[in-house]
Amino acid sequence: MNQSLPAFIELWQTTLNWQPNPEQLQTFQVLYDQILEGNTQLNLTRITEASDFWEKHLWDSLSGVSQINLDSLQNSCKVIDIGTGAGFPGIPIAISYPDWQVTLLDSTRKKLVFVQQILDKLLLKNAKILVGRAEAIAREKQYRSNYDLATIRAVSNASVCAEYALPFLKVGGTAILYRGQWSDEEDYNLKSALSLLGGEITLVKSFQTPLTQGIRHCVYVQKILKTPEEYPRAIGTPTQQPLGINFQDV
Ligand SMILES: C[S@@+](CC[C@H](N)C(=O)[O-])C[C@H]1O[C@@H](n2cnc3c(N)ncnc32)[C@H](O)[C@@H]1O
Repeated sequence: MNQSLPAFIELWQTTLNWQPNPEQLQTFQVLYDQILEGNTQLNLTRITEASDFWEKHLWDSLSGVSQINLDSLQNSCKVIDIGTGAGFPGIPIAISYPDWQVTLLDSTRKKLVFVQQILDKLLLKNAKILVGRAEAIAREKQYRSNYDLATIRAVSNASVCAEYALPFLKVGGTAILYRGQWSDEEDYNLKSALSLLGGEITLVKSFQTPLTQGIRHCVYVQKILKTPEEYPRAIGTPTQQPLGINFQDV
């Protein structure tokens, strides 16, 4: 029998200033059960113990959106979670913000087939999958400059994440780059990349995870100008030659 997820109602409130309602708590439990089941066939995550899952998948996913003032975002906010894998942070965000429309993008079809099964099981109508490489999808007219919010966790270095995310955003939209540690060098490189992509850092928020005191940073980037058509570059180029990194210095 699967473990029960801890509710941690007070912890949600004190750390994220938000509480799931009973229905959302039940949906988190079903999500956890589904991930454990999927893990027996697909190697989705090493985080399987209940409190670990709560902290590193649920709490961590929601930390990025709960720690800032998102009043500027409309009820119908359009979100894209780039490199969602098994659905993080996108699925917890869709559960917590039922009025938002969340697109879960990943290049690995078999992961997204599984994510679709989860969405069906959770009866989550405000999330949908999208299979493809960020570099290619962001060039398609229907997806480019189409989102208010882009999230991206554990996909690549920050400059690459920015090159994937900025083209998807409307001018004025926000990208949340979920990071572990954050260094001056990463900050410098990201700023150089953003000067090409039409973005600027508005906030770097550092915090500790509430159970194991892990270090996390969320880097908030606002799109201030239209991203030039040449970005994102061809598939594979962003990771091979990240923007803003001077290879003579490496
Ligand atoms: C380490 S997993 C992280 C999954 C999830 N975001 C999380 O934090 O648990 C990275 C995911 O990014 C996807 N990915 C990497 N590069 C991508 C790209 N260029 N376009 C779309 N997906 C990509 C991979 O297929 C993989 O599922």
